[in-house]
Amino acid sequence: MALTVGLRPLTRALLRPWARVPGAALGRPAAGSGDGVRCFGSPRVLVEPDPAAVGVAVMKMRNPPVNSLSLEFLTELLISLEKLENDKTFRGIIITSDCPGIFSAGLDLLEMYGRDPAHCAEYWKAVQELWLRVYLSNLVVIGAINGISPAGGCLLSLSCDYRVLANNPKYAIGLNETLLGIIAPFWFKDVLVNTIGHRAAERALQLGFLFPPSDALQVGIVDQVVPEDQVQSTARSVMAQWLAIPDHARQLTKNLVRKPTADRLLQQRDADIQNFVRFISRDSIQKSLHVYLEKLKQKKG
Ligand SMILES: CCCCCCC/C=C/C(=O)SCCNC(=O)CCNC(=O)[C@H](O)C(C)(C)COP(=O)(O)OP(=O)(O)OC[C@H]1O[C@@H](n2cnc3c(N)ncnc32)[C@H](O)[C@@H]1OP(=O)(O)O
Repeated sequence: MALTVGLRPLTRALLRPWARVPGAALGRPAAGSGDGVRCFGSPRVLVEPDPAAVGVAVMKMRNPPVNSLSLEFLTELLISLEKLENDKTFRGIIITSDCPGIFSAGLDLLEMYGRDPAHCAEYWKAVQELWLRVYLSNLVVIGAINGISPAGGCLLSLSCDYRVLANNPKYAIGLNETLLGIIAPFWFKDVLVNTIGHRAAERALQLGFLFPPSDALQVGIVDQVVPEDQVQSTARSVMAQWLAIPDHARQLTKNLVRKPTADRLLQQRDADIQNFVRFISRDSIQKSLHVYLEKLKQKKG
């Protein structure tokens, strides 16, 4: 599904610097990607065809230290997703992390703290776009969740068709925004309700639950919990099961199920952006973000 992406100028501007990175240009083997393995991506996103599964790409998030969803990272993810959607040799994507112990720390707090309204609007448009592109993708998208996955990281996971989580008690997953003194927007809430049901979502959202793997499985926020060294192989075998379904029938069904939720945002994207800018710009919210960022720093001792 072609989505209006108002990032063209930004994309060009952001891509220009790394286009000079040897081998990192889209379509050529990236430096260090191994001989002959045709992969593409960018400094923060490596996309490799799965050598063991025809038509499957593995998209590795590598924005150290915590795969926080910065504007640049979002843009690179969007470009890689668009390229995969347009490359008819691919039918499925496994999204995983190259940052040890972390799937994604969620939205980059520094994109929302101390920023002017114009930047916040541009950032939020990119957040919307990433969700829409993953949630409505014609490809089979499987989350191989090999690390902690709070807030925006949880949203990315929930937007996949299927979620495999490593059985490590540190790898909690959930929409924990209230713990930061902020809230999840309605479309984050909608996806959680669709996944775990209204009452469980209501409780989890209000309390900012981060579910450890056993609880995540029980509540249904993930579909499978496996030993850490089996996450990728499990994602691959689930992918094979999903790709056994004729693409057109599966894509129409996915759209039938998901479009009403996506339409709620699509019909009010600008209003949602303005609402975000107003909310995040409040002194009280900026103070909450400041306190939370300080806590993260103090945690390091
Ligand atoms: C109408 C609605 C309006 C509002 C909508 C807002 C929706 C928001 C969605 C979000 O996603 S908000 C972000 C939520 N994320 C979190 O709560 C996770 C915060 N991070 C952590 O808990 C930990 O960092 C970690 C992920 C568990 C990893 O811990 P670890 O000990 O391995 O690393 P740290 O030393 O904590 O972090 C390293 C480094 O990274 C910085 N950092 C961590 N998370 C973020 C982040 N989300 N954004 C920006 N930066 C982050 C952290 O401060 C450290 O920085 P340095 O001190 O090294 O500079």
